[in-house]
Amino acid sequence: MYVITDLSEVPSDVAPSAITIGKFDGLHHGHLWVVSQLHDEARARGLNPVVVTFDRHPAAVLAPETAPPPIVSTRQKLDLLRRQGLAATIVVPFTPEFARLSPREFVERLLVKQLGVKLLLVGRDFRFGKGGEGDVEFLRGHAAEFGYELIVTRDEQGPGDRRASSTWVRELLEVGDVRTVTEVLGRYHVLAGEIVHGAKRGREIGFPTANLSPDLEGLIPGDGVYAGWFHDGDAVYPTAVSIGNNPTFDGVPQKQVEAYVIGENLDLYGRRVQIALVERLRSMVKFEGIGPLKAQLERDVETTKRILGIA
Ligand SMILES: Cc1cc2nc3c(=O)[nH]c(=O)nc-3n(C[C@H](O)[C@H](O)[C@H](O)COP(=O)(O)O)c2cc1C
Ligand SMILES: Nc1ncnc2c1ncn2[C@@H]1O[C@H](COP(=O)(O)OP(=O)(O)O)[C@@H](O)[C@H]1O
Repeated sequence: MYVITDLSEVPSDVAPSAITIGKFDGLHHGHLWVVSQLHDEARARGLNPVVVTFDRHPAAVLAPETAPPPIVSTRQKLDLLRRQGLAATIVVPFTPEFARLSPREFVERLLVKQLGVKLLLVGRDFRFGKGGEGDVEFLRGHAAEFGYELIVTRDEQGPGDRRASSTWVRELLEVGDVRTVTEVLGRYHVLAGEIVHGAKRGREIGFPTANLSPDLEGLIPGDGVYAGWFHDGDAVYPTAVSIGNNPTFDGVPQKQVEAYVIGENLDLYGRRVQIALVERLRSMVKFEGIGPLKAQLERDVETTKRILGIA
């Protein structure tokens, strides 16, 4: 899969293309359904399936105070898209200049001239171009002129009767409902980052914890203790994860993410790891000292093992 971040360097063999466009934040079940439809329709017409996405949420440029935090980083999004059998993903730098393109300029310059679009597949509420003036009606009205076919995707429900959406995923993460998040995403939500040094208390307590660097990738869920899987390269371990400011102690950053890898003795400093979140166990508690904290950690480990099916 080509990853194109510079629009002046689009390889000529990306055309003729079948394109879908979107923020695809979180790359949830609904997004994956659109991408798989793109794949099928492209193959049926002998076109190259191409995803056009943005390097940041358009709101980050247009109204920064309203921009929601990303569920996945661009790097995580690309890792997920790489598994979808696409010919290319275009990561458009969503600059103020780009935001000012009229719907016509957007279609003509980017989709037609640079990407050779022959099929366009979008959701019914897709908006684009300056001020969000472009919509499905615009695309339908210009299909003959620009020589593309337009398909408006059906909505996919689920899980249950709510439509999968990035907003829903953010709401669920905020309350720590990572179980439902897993259903909406169609996979575990993952936090990724480098392991840095902490306060060195963990080993003393008997539970060393690998601390993720504050600039980690993936939206951090609400404070609490979680069961998960810890990925270091190809190695996967069961883990009990703590998210919060460790209220038992002073001076811990507000949103410290740290993971005790169950039953292992590892050197993880400097490693880039991934933590897949499976289920929330409980809230963060301010304990009266290390004794009660340690006793609770022992129970957390047992609960985690049970949840992960390794007890
Ligand atoms: C499974 C788990 C649950 C935790 N729960 C709490 C908690 O409820 N309250 C708290 O203050 N700290 C909690 N912690 C964080 C510990 O206080 C922290 O791991 C310890 O201070 C070591 O920090 P360090 O890695 O910076 O040395 C928890 C840690 C783990 C691994
Ligand atoms: N089972 C384990 N789970 C997590 N980290 C471990 C484990 N065994 C050893 N370590 C190492 O110990 C470090 C954590 O020890 P800790 O005393 O909590 O120090 P720090 O405060 O720097 O995180 C981790 O970064 C890792 O390198």
